[in-house]
Amino acid sequence: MLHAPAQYFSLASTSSSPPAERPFVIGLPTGASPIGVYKRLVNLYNDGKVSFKHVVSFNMDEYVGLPRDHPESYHSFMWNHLFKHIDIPPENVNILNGNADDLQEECQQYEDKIKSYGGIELFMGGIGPDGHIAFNEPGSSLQSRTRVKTLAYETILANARFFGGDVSKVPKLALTVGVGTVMDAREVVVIITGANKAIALAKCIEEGVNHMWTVSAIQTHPRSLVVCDDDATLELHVKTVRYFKSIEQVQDEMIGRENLEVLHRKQTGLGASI
Ligand SMILES: N[C@@H]1[C@@H](O)[C@H](O)[C@@H](COP(=O)(O)O)O[C@@H]1O
Repeated sequence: MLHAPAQYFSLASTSSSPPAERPFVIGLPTGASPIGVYKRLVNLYNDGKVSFKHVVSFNMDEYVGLPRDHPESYHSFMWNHLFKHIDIPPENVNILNGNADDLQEECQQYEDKIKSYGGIELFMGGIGPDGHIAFNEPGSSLQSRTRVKTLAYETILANARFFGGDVSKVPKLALTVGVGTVMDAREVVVIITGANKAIALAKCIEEGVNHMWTVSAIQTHPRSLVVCDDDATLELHVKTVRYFKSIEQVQDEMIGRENLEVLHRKQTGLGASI
């Protein structure tokens, strides 16, 4: 479950693109964590190795009340870091509208639209220092669906860096997919980097499933992967880190990088679009 970033995403480098009759449905996060992945995807696209023409995306969350074209809206983030650089048709991009007249209706329609595509193939996520996935703050139901969520003060503080350090400018409400929405995806990848996420990583993988650390729900997912850096492992037991490193080593030795790609393609049946 614990993996080095470069290794996981290298699986993508020789893969093809999904066909029109079976679009690849992906869930995407914002924040600093996925920026490296987005850069990598843009490079793969520029190198002609991957096309997003038949990719449908659903973003995890969006602030409520922030204008869509505000530089810190998640709409702006996604267009600036990914969508404007690739060939995804704009009509295939789904991002919650935090300015909808009826926010609950907006959330319900989002869930319905995900269902209409047969669910999400791969949900990629980041977490907050309090272990929230998307905006599923501590105490969220692990069965939760897309809904309006009040942000925890810790999250508001953490996100103030995007609003000139001014806590008062950070929206206090967001629309977010639920923990249940993420867990329904056929595969879940969570990126956890930096020392400020070290406690959350420990809670996520070393302790029990707990609604106070909503990312810990991935323990129950049959196909989940945590991608982390060394800094994020600071609170893990040495034994835990050694254990995951050892299984990675055995896996690399037994299977080898090339065969891993084949295996991944066989498992997804899709030629893994990222
Ligand atoms: N709602 C988003 C989360 O979806 C994201 O995972 C988190 C981490 O952001 P970063 O990667 O910048 O630490 O930020 C916000 O809280």
